[in-house]
Amino acid sequence: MTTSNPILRFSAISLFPEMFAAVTESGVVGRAIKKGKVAVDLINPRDFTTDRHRTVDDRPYGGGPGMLMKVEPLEKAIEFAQSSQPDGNRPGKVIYLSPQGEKIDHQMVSQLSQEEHLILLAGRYEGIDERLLNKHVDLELSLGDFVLSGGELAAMAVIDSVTRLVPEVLGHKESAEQDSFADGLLDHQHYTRPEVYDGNRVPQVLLSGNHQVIESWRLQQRLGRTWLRRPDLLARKKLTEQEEKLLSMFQAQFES
Ligand SMILES: CN(C)c1cccc(CNc2ccc(C(N)=O)cn2)c1
Repeated sequence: MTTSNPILRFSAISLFPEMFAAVTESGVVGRAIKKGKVAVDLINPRDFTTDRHRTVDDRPYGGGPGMLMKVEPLEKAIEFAQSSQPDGNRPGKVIYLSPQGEKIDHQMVSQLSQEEHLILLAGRYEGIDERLLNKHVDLELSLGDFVLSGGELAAMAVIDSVTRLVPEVLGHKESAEQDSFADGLLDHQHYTRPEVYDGNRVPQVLLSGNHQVIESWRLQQRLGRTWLRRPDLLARKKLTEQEEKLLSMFQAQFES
C-alpha cells in the first residue's frame, strides 16, 4: 500500500547532499522510499547563500584552527525544512549530529521512529554557532566518541536505524522486533551451510529441529555473550528466573 503522505519524513541539511544516495538509493530505506512510506528531502545551505562566492563557512571568533558553518545560510535551510511541513502536523524535531551529543542507542532510535518529521543537521568544519544551536536544535546526538569529517554518515545511520523500526517498513522476513538490543541483549551466533566448514561443525542443537531447545540455547548464548562482552548492558536488564538459570549455567561452564 503506497500512502500519499509518508509515515516518517527526514529532512537532511547538508553541504554534501549527494552522500545521502548511499541510503536513499539502496536497501531498506531505498525500498521504503519507493513504497512511499518514508521520504528523505535533501537541503543544501549553499542554496541559501546570497554572496557571489556562495560562502557557507565563516571564521571563529576568538581565533583558532578551522572554520564554522556560516549562520545565515544554515538558519535559512533550517527554516525551509520546518516550513516544508504539511499543515496540522507536529513541527519537525531538529537533530544536530555531533561528537558533543547524547550517545545514540536503541531506546533513542525507537523513540525517534515515533516522530513524523526529523530534521537532521549534518555539520561540517568545527561545527555551528552556539546561539544558532540554542535557538533551533532540539536534540544533539552522537554515534560514539570519535570525530568524522562531517555529520552526514551519522545522519545516515539515524535514517537507516530509525527507518528499520517504522512499523510495516520491514517485511516479516527482516522483522526488527527480533533485533538484538531490542530487548537489551547482544545477538546469538549464526550458522549457515555447509554443515562442516574449515573442520568445524554447526552446534548439534541447531540441527536437532527441536525449536524449544534451540530457542533456549539461543537465549543462553545471548545472555552469556552479553555477560562476557557488555556487562554494562546486562547490569541494566531485569532477568527472569529462567534467564538467571540459563546465565548461571553458561557462567559455570565458562569458569569450569
Ligand atoms: C567539533 N567537531 C569536530 C564537530 C562538531 C560538530 C559536527 C562535526 C561533524 N563530525 C561529526 C559529527 C558527528 C559525529 C558523531 N560521533 O556522531 C562525529 N563527527 C564535527
